[in-house]
Parts: sequence; structure tokens; C-alpha cells
Amino acid sequence: MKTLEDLLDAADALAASSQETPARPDFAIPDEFLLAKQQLLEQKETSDGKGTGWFARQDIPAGSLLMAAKPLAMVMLWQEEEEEEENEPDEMEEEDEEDDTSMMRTEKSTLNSMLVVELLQAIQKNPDIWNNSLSTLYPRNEADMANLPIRECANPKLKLQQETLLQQLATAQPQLAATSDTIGKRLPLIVRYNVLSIETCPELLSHPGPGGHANLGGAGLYHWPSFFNHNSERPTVARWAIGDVMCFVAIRDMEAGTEACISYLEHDVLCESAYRRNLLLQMDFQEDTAKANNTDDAQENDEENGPDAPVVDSELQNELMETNAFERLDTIEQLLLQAKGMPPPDDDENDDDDNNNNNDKAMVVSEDEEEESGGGCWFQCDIQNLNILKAITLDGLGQTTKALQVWEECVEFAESKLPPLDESSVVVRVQAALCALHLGDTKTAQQHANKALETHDKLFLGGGAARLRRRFRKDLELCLRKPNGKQQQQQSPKQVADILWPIAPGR
Ligand SMILES: C[S@@+](CC[C@H](N)C(=O)[O-])C[C@H]1O[C@@H](n2cnc3c(N)ncnc32)[C@H](O)[C@@H]1O
Repeated sequence: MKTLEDLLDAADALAASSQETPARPDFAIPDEFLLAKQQLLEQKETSDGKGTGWFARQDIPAGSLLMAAKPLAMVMLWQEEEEEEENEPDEMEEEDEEDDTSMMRTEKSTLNSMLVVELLQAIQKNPDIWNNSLSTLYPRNEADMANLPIRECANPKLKLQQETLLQQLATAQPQLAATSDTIGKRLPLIVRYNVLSIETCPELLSHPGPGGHANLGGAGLYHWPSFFNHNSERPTVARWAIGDVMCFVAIRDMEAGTEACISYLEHDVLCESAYRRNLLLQMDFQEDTAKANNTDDAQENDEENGPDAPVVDSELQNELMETNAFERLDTIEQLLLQAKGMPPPDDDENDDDDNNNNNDKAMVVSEDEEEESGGGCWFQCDIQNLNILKAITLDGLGQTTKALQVWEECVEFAESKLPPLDESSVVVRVQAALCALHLGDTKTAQQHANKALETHDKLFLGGGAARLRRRFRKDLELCLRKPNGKQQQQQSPKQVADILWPIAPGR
């Protein structure tokens, strides 16, 4: 592999190879990334009790590639789903009554337990994986382990597999015989506190539904990236993956000596209160609890009554996208009210509504979400995700002026509430540009297109318009917008792209 584009081609081929269950990606790191200067960070002990972390060796400009890495082990989401189907997770959860005072906990994450199995198999083949990589990760010693409950696998089949592999390890690798007990205790904790989700970057992010690279998703354990600490107030590093290759890029200028931190939480929940972030952050440390307790009473009530996690997930998005566009728009408006903690429209008004719009809404948010959401405000990213669906729907219905307004609201959220250089701002800018162009407002279209390209270039390591067009190929091909009065005939995706993101001759 030479370039990021080669990596995208490999991801496309793998995602298309099997709709549901593609093989685990095992891509080479492109030469382009290896050639990039990657000696920008050094490992040091932090001064604020976070343990070891990565620090800038020199001044680093935003948009620099800091690290490109492959995992020591990866498990795909479809593998986890298969495992859970076979092992009836409901029964497992019933068994899982924990005593808070005990130093033993069950590991509920099937994915984490599967990763432990994968890693034990890898160590069995090559003990250096333990000696040189895994054993260097947190928790490293008795002091680190002292306050962490031992994690015992909740899935009986995986637990047996782990025990068998540990016994075999003692005989297959005699030099590890003395440490196999330690490995048995530490490895589940190493996985728990260092695991990273892996999602291939987001063509069609703004258009949920089948297609895209969702089936390449999973989680993995990486060696050097495991030393990034968490910062939710001001992360300096963002990460993205294509297949199993993960890249870490500076999203702010960093002065020499400053710590390079990622966020362990999705960027779109970082604008929430510390109370809410703590609910999501299931780690051995908490966000600044002083700040978490510093919310006013009204906000606290609202949040306590509200959901513990974002409600608008990909399942709900897909379900909404399957409904008729007019009904969908109506449902989205109702969900937006609910998300903002406002009362739903008067039921009487809808009592004799033959269109069953309310029934559709009930179908979409009835069961789990309704229960989860209580009555308080949802997460701000729920409103963003509903707005994205609203913009797509308005766009598809030919209400392009309104659609542009909503896309621009989405841009405002992405650029004022999320850390800088967020990929979602590129996605919504691209749609705003396409919408404005369709309306004949070339100036606005070009402004959005230029801003999208500027952010894209920094986050995805250059490549200019050609790279943006490659990554957004499917979004551009969708041709959502029908010809309007101002256009004699539909412009092809290439014609549109040539206007907004022209490629210099010879590239
Ligand atoms: C992925 S490791 C990061 C590297 C780790 N500091 C080390 O020494 O290897 C995650 C662990 O680092 C510590 N950590 C990371 N971010 C932290 C933060 N913001 N506050 C306190 N501890 C943090 C926690 O112990 C966490 O489980």
C-alpha cells in the first residue's frame, strides 16, 4: 500500500466482499504514513497522576500525523453479535449480581472477553507480544492493580476458552509459566482500560442506511496508542481508522512539552456536562467531579430525568429512514421536541388523524428509547442527528431552501460544540455546499466547499480536492436533489464535484 487511497480501495473491496460478515481487515500501513514524520511525540510520566502519557517533543502544527498503528488483536462487531446470539446474554446478565464491596467483577462486554481470547492465542504463538508490548500497558504493576477489581469473564464459553489457553500457555511457553497467573489477572484489565473502538471513516455518514463501511467496525487493542490519556475539555488529538489501520492526528497546534491527549468519549458528547460525561466514561477515573457537581438544580434535574446515553443511534436512524418521507418529517419534529425536553403537541389534535403519524412515532421511539429517555432533555448530539435526518428528508422532498437552513444549523453545531477539525463538520459542510449549489447560490456553495476542503486536508493529511472527492464518492453519487427550475437538467456527480472541488490538471 502506498497511499490513503489504496487503503480506502482495500476497505471498499472488503466491505463489499460479504454484506454481513466480511473477514477481519489486516491492511498494511501505507508508505505515505510511514514516510510522514512520526517522531513528534515522546513518552513521559504525567505530573497530575494520570500515569504515563504522550508529550510533544517540539512545536507541532494542527494537521500533523502523530502515529499510525495496527492492532495487536481485533474483534469485529459482527463476531460479537454472533457470540451473543449463541450464548443468550439475558441469562448471563441475570447471573451477574455484583457485590460492590467485593474485589471481583464480571466482565460484561463480550467483545472485551473475545479480545482476551485473541490476545492469549497471539501470546501462545509469540511470547514477545506479552513481553514487549502487552506487559508494558496499564495496569502495569501491583500498585496499579491494587484498586482495580479483578474482571472475570461472564460468558461461560469464553471463560473456559481463556482458562484453557492460560493452562496451555504455561506448557507451550515455559518462560511465561511463572507469569501465567499474572497474565490471567492483568490481561482482562489491560483490555478494559486500553481497548479502542475501530470504525472505518464515514462515507455516507450523513445518509444512514445500508452501504458504507459499518460492517468493518469492531474494537482492538493497540500498543503505542494505548499511552494516550483522556481529555474531554480540550483534546489535542483525533483518531480515525480505515480497516484496522488507525491514525492519530493533531487537531490543535501544540507547544513543545504539552501533553497529547485524545478523548475516550465520542467527540459529539464532549459538549455535555461533566455529570453526563461521567455516566458514559466507564473507566477507573472520573471526570473532574467538582465540575460534575457544579451544575445548577434545574439542569441537574433535567439530566437526571433524561437518558444516560444518546438516544438517536444508528438503529433508530435506519428505522426512521425506512418510513415515508412526509411521515418521517412529522416524526422527526416530534422527536426534536422530546429531545429538547418540550411537551409533545396536544394529543387531542391528533386523535382523529387517519394518517397514523402518531403510531409511526410510537413505533420509532416506543420501547427502549422512551424508557431510557425518561422525560428530561436528551443529549445535544441527539438534536444534531435528528437535524441531519431532517435535512436529508427536506432535501429529498425538494424543499432545498429549508434543507440548506438545517444543514447550516448542523455546521454551526459541529463547529461550535465539537473539538476542532471534526470530520462531521466536513460531512455537513459538503451537504450544505451541494444544497446551495442546487439553489443556484454559487457563492455560499463555494464557501462551504472551501471550508470542508480546508478541514478535510488537515484531518486526512493533505491530498486536496482529489482525496476529498474519493472519500465522499458515495455521498456525491447519491444525487439527492432533483432538477429544479434553475437547472435545465440534472448535473452529474462529476460536474458538481468539478464546480465545487476542481482538481488541478495533471493530478
Ligand atoms: C489507555 S491508558 C493511558 C496510559 C496510561 N496513563 C499509562 O500509564 O499507561 C488509560 C489509563 O490511564 C489513566 N488515565 C487516562 N486519562 C486519565 C485522566 N484524564 N485522568 C486520570 N487518569 C487517566 C487511567 O488509569 C486509565 O485507565
